[in-house]
Amino acid sequence: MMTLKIAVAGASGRMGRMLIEAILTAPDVELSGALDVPGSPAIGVDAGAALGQRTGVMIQSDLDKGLAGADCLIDFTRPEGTLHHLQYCAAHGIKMVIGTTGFDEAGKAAIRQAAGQIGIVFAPNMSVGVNVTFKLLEMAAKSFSEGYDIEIIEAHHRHKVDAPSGTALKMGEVIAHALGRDLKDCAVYGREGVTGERDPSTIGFATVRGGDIVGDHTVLFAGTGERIEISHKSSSRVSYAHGSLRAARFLAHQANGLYDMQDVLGLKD
Ligand SMILES: NC(=O)C1=CN([C@@H]2O[C@H](COP(=O)(O)OP(=O)(O)OC[C@H]3O[C@@H](n4cnc5c(N)ncnc54)[C@H](OP(=O)(O)O)[C@@H]3O)[C@@H](O)[C@H]2O)C=CC1
Ligand SMILES: O=C(O)C1=N[C@H](C(=O)O)C[C@H](O)C1
Repeated sequence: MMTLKIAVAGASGRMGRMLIEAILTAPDVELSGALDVPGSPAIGVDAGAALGQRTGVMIQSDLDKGLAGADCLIDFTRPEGTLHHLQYCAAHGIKMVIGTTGFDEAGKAAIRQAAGQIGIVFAPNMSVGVNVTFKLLEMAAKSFSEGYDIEIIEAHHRHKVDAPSGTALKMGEVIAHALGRDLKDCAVYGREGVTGERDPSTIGFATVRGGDIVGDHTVLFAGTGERIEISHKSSSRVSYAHGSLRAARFLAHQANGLYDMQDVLGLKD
């Protein structure tokens, strides 16, 4: 069995720590490097220290050192960090699993372009449950296309910096696509003041931030005399980490190109 060498960016972050733990406990992958931002107190610390383990892999900010020998970089950082790593990985043939959310259109275009040089899995949510939920939403949206108002409600921890979540936006895109609409034209991101009556063609978003909520998403289809709610609730980041490792294993056998978790999980029609 070939051991897959994986480097982790954002190594001291919430997802970085969870990914390192998942890699250290998986038999078929090896932690080849760990990256964090220059000036981070984590630089020079053993990547296993937060888990009470010594791995011999020190957290680096130098990409030449942190990515030496890596087959794949798993990146859950910030858009500016991911885009910096992307240039390096594309130039050095290192595949990427990108979980970072909050990219603007130019950032997404840069990822699409880099996928001409390397294999990339880019997904706002790596959990199996959320990706199956996308399929349920596609089916529900087609059935509730008339007479049901669609609202997406998401809740996350107090440290999250982007809103709505990448997952909520993807849910909106899946639903809009199933209804033959473009999310850009029909999304309503929050309401305040005298808003007027609800336009039935819109998809509304509501964001909650607080405490240590890992990630909750609910899509409400509100009709007359009934409402349907499709919810996914994460209780641990472990599902994102395990999904990311599945994505890295998947990339090991793929040609260059841009993939998502629907490709990884075989959920595409
Ligand atoms: N796709 C998915 O399944 C999931 C996606 N996410 C997304 O992953 C991202 C990270 O989430 P989370 O782990 O909670 O965040 P954290 O803030 O806990 O971790 C981010 C890590 O990235 C580092 N970082 C910040 N800026 C840069 C930069 N410019 N270059 C390199 N590294 C940088 C941080 O360093 P420092 O602390 O020193 O700033 C930190 O180590 C978010 O975009 C989030 O939405 C999260 C969970 C699941
Ligand atoms: O920041 C987080 O925590 C999460 N971010 C992702 C998103 O924006 O959808 C995925 C998950 O919800 C956790």
